Amino acid sequence: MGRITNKMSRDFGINGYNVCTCCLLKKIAPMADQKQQESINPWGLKSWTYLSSLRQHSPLIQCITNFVSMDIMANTLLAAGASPAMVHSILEIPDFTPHTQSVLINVGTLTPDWLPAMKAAAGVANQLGKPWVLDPAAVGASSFRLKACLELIELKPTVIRGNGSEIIALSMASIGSTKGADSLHESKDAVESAKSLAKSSGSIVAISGSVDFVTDGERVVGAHNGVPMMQKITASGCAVTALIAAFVAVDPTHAFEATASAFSVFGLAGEIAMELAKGPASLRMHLIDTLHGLDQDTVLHGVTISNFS
Ligand SMILES: Nc1ncnc2c1ncn2[C@@H]1O[C@H](COP(=O)(O)OP(=O)(O)O)[C@@H](O)[C@H]1O
Ligand SMILES: Cc1ncsc1CCOP(=O)(O)O
Ligand SMILES: [Mg+2]
Repeated sequence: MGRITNKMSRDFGINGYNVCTCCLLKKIAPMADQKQQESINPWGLKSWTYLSSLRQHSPLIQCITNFVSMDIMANTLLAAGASPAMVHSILEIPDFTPHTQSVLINVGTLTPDWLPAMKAAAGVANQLGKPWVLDPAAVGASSFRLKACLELIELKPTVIRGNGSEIIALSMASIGSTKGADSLHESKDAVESAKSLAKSSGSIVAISGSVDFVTDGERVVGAHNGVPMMQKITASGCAVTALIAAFVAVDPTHAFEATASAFSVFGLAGEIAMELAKGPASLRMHLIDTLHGLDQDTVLHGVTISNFS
């Protein structure tokens, strides 16, 4: 348990609204003395702040994503409190993207005709100062996919989230052995690649796996929530990237904190869901139900994020 620091008590901005973690702390524990307040898990408090703000403000998230992930991604976003829209025609981007609070771009089933729409949406997001998040799904599968992702990274994503193999391929800008959308690497083996990618791109880089890591090139935190069975749900990685886009929409100026919180909230929902699940299909269902019902006490006490060195 860490101390509640000054850094923690700064404002969390939500598209013009502000949620102060100090005020939240007073609401959560109005009668608590200094010692009791200090025992509150600071990452639990941050994560609850994001989740409750997401539910309150329900940001619109534009998702340009792969065919496999559309359903679980939209349901994950709805369950968490956001409003998803799978709008991917280049003809709609000038009208639609300005109304969104963040954009999610996932290259999982990329073909050449989709890439201009992805670039256009990222460009509009940049012009309007909105965050956008890149999921380089299966980036090591082909030179075409790698080149597309490197071009997208030129457009300065706020966050890049991949599994270990995806982050290593991006960082090295080369393809090698691949298992498609699945990872050949442990997430911890990609931490140095993630730091280097974060430095070269200016993006927050997030690696999913048994521990989820988040780095800005200097700081690294590990989010320890989750269960191994989550890997057996197709597009669970895509879904958590969309949740990151939603958390970042709530607080674009603290993308590092928002990303780690999204990982932990999703993993925590997976842990609770696993108690009811019989396998991947029922885990998927219970995970979405649990995400929808997560309460303050569960998040405050269940989120496990720590510094990594
Ligand atoms: N061994 C594991 N233990 C706990 N959680 C895991 C494990 N592997 C993956 N996860 C979780 O599953 C989700 C998808 O991650 P991952 O399988 O790495 O993504 P991808 O589908 O892109 O390869 C993430 O929320 C991650 O935290
Ligand atoms: C199986 C598959 N093939 C292309 S995209 C995709 C979904 C991958 O999703 P995730 O990387 O989140 O498991
Ligand atoms: Mg997967």
